[in-house]
Amino acid sequence: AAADPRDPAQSARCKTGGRRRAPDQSAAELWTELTGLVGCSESEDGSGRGAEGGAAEVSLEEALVRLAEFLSVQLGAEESCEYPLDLSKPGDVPPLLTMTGQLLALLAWIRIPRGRQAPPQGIQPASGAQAPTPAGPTSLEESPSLSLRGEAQGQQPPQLEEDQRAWQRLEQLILGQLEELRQQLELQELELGRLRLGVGATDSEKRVQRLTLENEALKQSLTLTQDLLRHWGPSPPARAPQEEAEALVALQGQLQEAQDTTEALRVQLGVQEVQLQGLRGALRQLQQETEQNCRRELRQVHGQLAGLRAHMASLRRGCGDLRGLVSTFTQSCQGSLSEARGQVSWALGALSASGAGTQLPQEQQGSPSGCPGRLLELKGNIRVLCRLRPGTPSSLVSSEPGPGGTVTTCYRGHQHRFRLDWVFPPDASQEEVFRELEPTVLSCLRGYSVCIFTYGQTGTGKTYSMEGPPEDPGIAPRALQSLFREMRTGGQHRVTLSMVEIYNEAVRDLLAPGPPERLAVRQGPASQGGIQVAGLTYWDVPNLETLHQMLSLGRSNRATAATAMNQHSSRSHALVTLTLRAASPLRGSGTAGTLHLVDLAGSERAWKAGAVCSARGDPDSAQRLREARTINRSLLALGGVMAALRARRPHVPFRDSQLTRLLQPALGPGATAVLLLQISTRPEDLGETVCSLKFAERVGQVELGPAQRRRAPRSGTPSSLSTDTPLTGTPCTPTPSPGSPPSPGPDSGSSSALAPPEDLPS
Ligand SMILES: Nc1ncnc2c1ncn2[C@@H]1O[C@H](COP(=O)(O)OP(=O)(O)OP(=O)(O)O)[C@@H](O)[C@H]1O
Repeated sequence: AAADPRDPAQSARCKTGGRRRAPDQSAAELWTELTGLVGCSESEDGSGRGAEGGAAEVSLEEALVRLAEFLSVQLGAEESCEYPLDLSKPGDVPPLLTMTGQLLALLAWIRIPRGRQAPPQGIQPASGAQAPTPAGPTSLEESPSLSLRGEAQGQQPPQLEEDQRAWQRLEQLILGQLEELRQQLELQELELGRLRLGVGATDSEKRVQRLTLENEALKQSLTLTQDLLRHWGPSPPARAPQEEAEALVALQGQLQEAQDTTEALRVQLGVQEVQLQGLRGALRQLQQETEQNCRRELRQVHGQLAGLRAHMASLRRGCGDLRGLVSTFTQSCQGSLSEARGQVSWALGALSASGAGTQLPQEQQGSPSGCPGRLLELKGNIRVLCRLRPGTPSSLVSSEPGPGGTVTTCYRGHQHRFRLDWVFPPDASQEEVFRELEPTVLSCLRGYSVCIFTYGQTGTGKTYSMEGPPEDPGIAPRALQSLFREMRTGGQHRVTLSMVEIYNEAVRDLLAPGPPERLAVRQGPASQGGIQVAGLTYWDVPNLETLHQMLSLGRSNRATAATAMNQHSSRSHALVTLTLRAASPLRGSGTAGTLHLVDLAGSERAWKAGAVCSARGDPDSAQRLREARTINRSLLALGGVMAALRARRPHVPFRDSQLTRLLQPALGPGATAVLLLQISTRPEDLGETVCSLKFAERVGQVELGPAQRRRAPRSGTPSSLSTDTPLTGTPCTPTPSPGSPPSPGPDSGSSSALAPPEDLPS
C-alpha cells in the first residue's frame, strides 16, 4: 500500500496533509495513536470537536486509513515472523489480511460521492486477500464530511436508506468476518488439541504464543472496528448496532473462552511436561536399576560358574583318585592271587616233602617272611601312628588309643578330632610300639622298601621312640634284633649299613672315619631312587653286635644341643639305611629290601626357640635360631612332598630340601612308609600338637601305590648276589672293631645312593 500511488490510505494521508510516518513506525505507536483517536471521538459532544479545543476533527476516512495502516503493519510483522503464506488457499489467508482488505474496500466506498456510487459489491468476507479496487479518482473535497452522523441527519430518506443498506452490507461483512474469526478460533483449538498430543515442548509453546498473539491482534482489530463503527457510522436503526454489539460481546466471550482454553491447555501442557520429566527420570532410574540388577546377576552367574568349574575340577580329581584306587585294588588282587598261589604251592610242597622226606627250597620255607609282606600290602603303604608323650594329663588333649584310634584337641575354642591308624597312649611301652611295626620291618627281608620316620615337636620323644635308652631300646635296636633273628632262621642275607645326618642343609656321613665332611647329593639313576650321595661309606655288618656298635658310634657323631625345650635336642635329621640282600638258592633272582630309619629333628617355632635362647642370654642363640629355621624349612618341604603325593601331582618337589631328596627313594612308588607322630599333651604345646596332627592327617591320605618287592636279576652263580643296577664301585669291607673308629671301605668316594652298590660279594 505504501508503494502504490493509487493506495487510498497513502493518498488520504497526502491529501489531508497528514503527518508522514516513519517507515519503521511500530505497531505499538500506531495502536496508541488509534486508541487516542477513539478517546478523542469519545470525548466529542457530537459536534465533532475534540476535547482539546481547536483540535482537528478526525474523519472516518482518516480513522479507517490509520486502522488499515495499523493492520497492514501488524500483518507485515506477522508475515515477517511466520512462514510464507500461500494466498491461493482460502484457509491460509490470515484474518488480519482479510480484515485489512475489507477496511480498504470500505474506505474506497466512503470516498465515492454520495448518491452517485453504490457500496462496493465485490467484497467477499472470506474470499481472500484481494485488495479492493479503488473506485475511481477520489478527493478529500468530495469525500464525506468528518462527522457522518451529522451528515446523516441532513440527508434525504432515500439516501439514508441507501446508507443503511450499505451499513447493513457492511454489518454482514463484519459478521462474516466474525464468523471467519470463530472458525479461525476453532482451527486454533484444533491446533491446540494437536499440540497436546505433540512431543516438542518448545515448538508447542511457540505455536501457542503465536496463536495467542494472533488472537490478541484479532481481538484488538475487532474492538477498534467496533469502536469506529459505533462512533462514526451513520445512525443506524436502533436494533442493528445493538445486535452487532451483542455479537461482538459474544465474540469477545468466545475469544475469552478461547484464551481461557488456551491458558488451561498451557497449564495442562506444563503439567504434562512435568509428568513427562518425572516419567523420564523414573525411566532413567529404572534403566539404572535394571543395569545394576543385570550386572549383579551376571556376577552371581560368574561366581556360580567358577564354583561349578572348581567342583568339576575336584570331581575330575576324584575320578583320577578313583581310577588310581581301582588300579591299586586290581594290582592288590593280582598280588593276593599270586601270594595265594605261592602259599598253595608251598603247602603242596610241604605235604609232598613230608611224604618224601626231602628238603624244601629255602624260599618256599619262608612263610613267616611271606606273611608280613602280605600284611603290609593289606594295611596300606603309608600308615600314621601316634604316640603321646607321658606328662601331666590335660583336658585339652584326649585320646582313644588302639587301632584306628583318635586324638581330640580343644584349641582356641575349636574341638578337632584326628583319626589315625594307631594311637599309643602315654603309658605305652617301647615293646608295644615295636610290636605294631615289626611286620613292616620284617617285610624288608622279602625285598620291600620300608621307611619309618618319627615326626613331632621337639622334646616329644622322637629319639626316645627311635633309639631309646639302653635299658629300654626303641624301634631301631629292636628292628635290627628282630631282623637278625629272622635272618638266622630265614636264610642267607647280606646287611649293609649307612648313616647320615642333615644339619643346616648339609649332608654329613655319621660313619665316616675322621671328622664329618659335607657330602654332595646328586641326581642318580632311577633304579637307585634317583639320587646319589658322593663319598658316602657303606659298611657290611656281619652281626648284631657290630651293628649296635656302629649305630652308637653314628649317634655319638650326631649334632645335639641343649635347647629350652630339650636338654639333648637333636639339631639334625638322622637317616639310618639298612640294605638286606637275600640270595635265591635255586633260581637266580634274589631280593634287595631296604629299611630307612629316620629320626627327624624336632619341629619348633623359630621365634619360640630364638626368644627363649635370647632370653637366656645363650651365646649360641643365633646358631640355635638358624638351626630351628633350617629344620622348619626342611619339614615344610617334607609337607610339600606329602601334599604333592597325596594330590597325585605329576611333579613332586623332592628337590626342595636335602631331607626330601634323601627320602625320595623311601617315598617313591612301591615303597612303604610309617610315620610315627610324637605329640605332647601339655597345654602350652597345644598349638604345635594341632599342627603336627594336621600334618599327620595329610600324610595319612598319601598313596604311594601298592608295595612292591625288589628282586635282583638272575645271576650265574646261585650263591652270589645279583643286582638290577649297573655295577659300580668295589666291595666294602666290614670292619670297625668295637671301640675303635671305623675305617672306610674301599668303595668310599664312589658315587652311590643311600643304598649301597649292589655288586658286593658275600
Ligand atoms: N615315652 C616316654 N617315656 C619316657 N620318657 C620319655 C618318653 N618320651 C620322651 N621321653 C623323655 O623326654 C625327653 C625328650 O625326649 P627326646 O629327646 O626323645 O625328644 P625329641 O623329640 O627327640 O627332641 P628333639 O627333637 O629336640 O631331639 C627325654 O629325656 C626322654 O627320655
